[in-house]
Amino acid sequence: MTRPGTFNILARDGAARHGTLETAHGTVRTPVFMPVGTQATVKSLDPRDLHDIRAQIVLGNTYHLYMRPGDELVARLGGLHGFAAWDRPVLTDSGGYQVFSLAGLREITETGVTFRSHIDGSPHLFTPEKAVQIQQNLGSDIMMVLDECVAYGTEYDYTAKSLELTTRWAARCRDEHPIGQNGRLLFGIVQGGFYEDLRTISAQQLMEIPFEGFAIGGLSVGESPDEMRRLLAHTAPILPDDKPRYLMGVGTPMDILDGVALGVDMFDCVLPTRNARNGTLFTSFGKINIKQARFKEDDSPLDPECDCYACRTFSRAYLRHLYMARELLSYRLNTLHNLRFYLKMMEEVREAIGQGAFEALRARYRAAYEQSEQ
Ligand SMILES: CNc1nc2cc3c(=O)[nH]c(N)nc3c(CCN)c2[nH]1
Ligand SMILES: [Zn+2]
Repeated sequence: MTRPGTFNILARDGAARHGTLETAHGTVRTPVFMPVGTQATVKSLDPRDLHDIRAQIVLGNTYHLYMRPGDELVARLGGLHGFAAWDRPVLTDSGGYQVFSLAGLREITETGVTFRSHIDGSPHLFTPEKAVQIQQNLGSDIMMVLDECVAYGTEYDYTAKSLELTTRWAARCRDEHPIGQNGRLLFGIVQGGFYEDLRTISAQQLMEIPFEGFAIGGLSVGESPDEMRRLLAHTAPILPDDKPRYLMGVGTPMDILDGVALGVDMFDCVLPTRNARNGTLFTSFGKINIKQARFKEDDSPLDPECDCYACRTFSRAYLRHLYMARELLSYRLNTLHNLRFYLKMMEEVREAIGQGAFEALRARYRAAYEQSEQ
């Protein structure tokens, strides 16, 4: 087996790269979209479904699994792979973002972040070391450092101090999990808010530490698409060319294609799974909502270009009926389809980069998604 952490770039098309990232649970072909499975499940799907739609790697959340059922319980029951019967790679986020976006009453000190559980209000402390230990217990293949994701619009001085703390925490995370330890990888997370000079400083400080990959954090936090692209265009090229770049929490189909064009290799977002549950479906002709009356007697497949079980088996009328009746099967079929849309797009992206045809692919998706506001 090739050493975990090995990142091979097989083809380039402009700044876009197609490559492979080796992990302890197999090879990930990049650019890759990672379905979000926050509580050890991609909502409404089982591992067979994820194999059917050709998901390569899924994302779990340290904060949630630490809170419930507990990372030590998961460790005793085989880590996420044994517990959730998922035999492919898992990336876990460190809890940084979840604590800031979910937990109440938190305080940040040099030691770590104290917060109250969103479930029962009990007090907790995440230190960088603790965040790594939880991810080790979960059996994560790709761990993230504990970081502070500053809110959109945070002023310069706080952002500058915060990124320095995130760098010191990142070094402590690396000390807690030395490079190469049992084939698990650790990624640094670039912060610096919406200030280009601070992004440069954060990236340069993190590159002093040996990480197997680098994430770009602090984006997709309420800024406009143009602002996100501005900071991304500034930050991505600073990061090492020979390491994977992961844009956290992104995004719409066009955000992802624009990220690939700027040299990003990995993405995760709740959009396809969350939108599935409110009836918003991604198709080759743009975004639609299945509850629209026009689908009431429409016997055609949701998306004739899609190869997923829902599109092969059922009509738009049936999918609309399930949604209007709030049937559980609606969540499952809509989620299967939306995730397959994202994963199939990434398969087309990898193929197109290999053939120097990425820009044509991006233009095709833009034509379908320009008018439907993403
Ligand atoms: C939806 N937008 C979004 N922005 C993020 C930034 C960070 C970020 O700056 N740090 C961490 N650790 N996670 C982030 C996440 C969670 C990714 N699953 C983000 N999600
Ligand atoms: Zn489909």
